[in-house]
Amino acid sequence: MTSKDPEEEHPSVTLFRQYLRIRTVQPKPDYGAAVAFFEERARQLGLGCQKVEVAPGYVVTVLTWPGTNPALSSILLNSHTDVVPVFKEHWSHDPFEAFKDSEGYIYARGAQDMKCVSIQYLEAVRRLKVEGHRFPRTIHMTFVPDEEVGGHQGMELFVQRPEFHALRAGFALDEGIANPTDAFTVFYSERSPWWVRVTSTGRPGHGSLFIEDTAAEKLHKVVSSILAFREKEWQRLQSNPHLKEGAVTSVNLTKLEGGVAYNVVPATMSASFDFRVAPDVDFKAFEEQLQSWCQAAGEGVTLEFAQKWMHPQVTPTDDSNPWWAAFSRVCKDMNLSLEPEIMPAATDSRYIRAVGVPALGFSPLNRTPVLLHDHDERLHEAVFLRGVDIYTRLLPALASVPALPSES
Ligand code: MET
Ligand SMILES: [Zn+2]
Ligand SMILES: [Zn+2]
Repeated sequence: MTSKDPEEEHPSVTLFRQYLRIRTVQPKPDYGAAVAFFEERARQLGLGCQKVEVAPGYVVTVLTWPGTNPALSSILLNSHTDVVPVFKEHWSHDPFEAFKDSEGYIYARGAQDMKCVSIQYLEAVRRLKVEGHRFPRTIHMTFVPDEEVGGHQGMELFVQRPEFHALRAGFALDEGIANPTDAFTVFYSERSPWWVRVTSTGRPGHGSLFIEDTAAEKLHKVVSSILAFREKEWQRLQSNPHLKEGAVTSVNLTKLEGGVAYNVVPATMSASFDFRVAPDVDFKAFEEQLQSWCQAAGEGVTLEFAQKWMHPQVTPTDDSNPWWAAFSRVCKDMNLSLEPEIMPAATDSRYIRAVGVPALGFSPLNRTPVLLHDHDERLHEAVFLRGVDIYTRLLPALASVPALPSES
């Protein structure tokens, strides 16, 4: 389907590029334009459309294709509409122009994360609908704001609303990550984000003196303890070929703050860390470990959490889970090889799983370099279109999973 003549572009690719041009970029996303875009899709496809304002200006758009058996739980296809900021000077093309090069690569912020998936869902539903299919289970597509900054004004609120419960979701698909090989990655769990700020206080004074008990010395000790832990986890990952990134705990020092002048010893300094805690970690013991590193550094060293996810869930990847059985059967039939993993980052799936809905993180992107959040994020149009084919096979299977014991 790849074509060099823009006149011959596949309409699904054209729609994808239109969506990429909507500037839903943090920190000031144009959510209004995205909502209008999905309302128009609902109109064109003859789907139900519901707008749920979870916080002022933060709307979740829900497009619904009703199933033939309303007694059954539904399939939720989730995607976020916001994208992360760009460093424009490092891009080969304007990141909001959706430029397509002569080989068929589409350059845009959101090309992989995750505007592709939103359009792939929509185009798979369109195809199935045009072909006259109906399935027992209802399919809902949710387009949510705010994922890239934590989901606090998006999915975190939405899952608590009556409108969410009214969807009666039995199973959800959400984003995954591209895979550079022939295989496709699928995520059955996630590491938990813990964003920690360590603040150290100490004696101030003149920059020329050997002052005792400074904030900097104590902060340095905590930073050393945490970076030593980082090295240990890194070595553990490196030395065991069976371990994947999501199976160990990662941490990065992401901010250092404090100080006013070269010659003034500050009374306060802080360091911020982005921890991603593996699902099998004892969370209570881990928090105690963080506290004890602070205590060991001396008096006046405290920590606070800007984010502390405490409810990691695992969606079973064996045939005891009928959703997994349906999902993996389709992949097998299509000769797609799957690599089940723990998501190293965090997605809205954590909120969905936490309210008891099993979810898989899956972006049907193989043979694609991992460029989410990176410069020159891009996706080949043929890979994008193949993803539409994949959902066109997955959706009938998922929406036809027979009644579960809890549903009969
Ligand atoms: C931790 S909030 C989620 C934001 C983003 N998806 C990340 O993993 O960093
Ligand atoms: Zn994403
Ligand atoms: Zn992202």
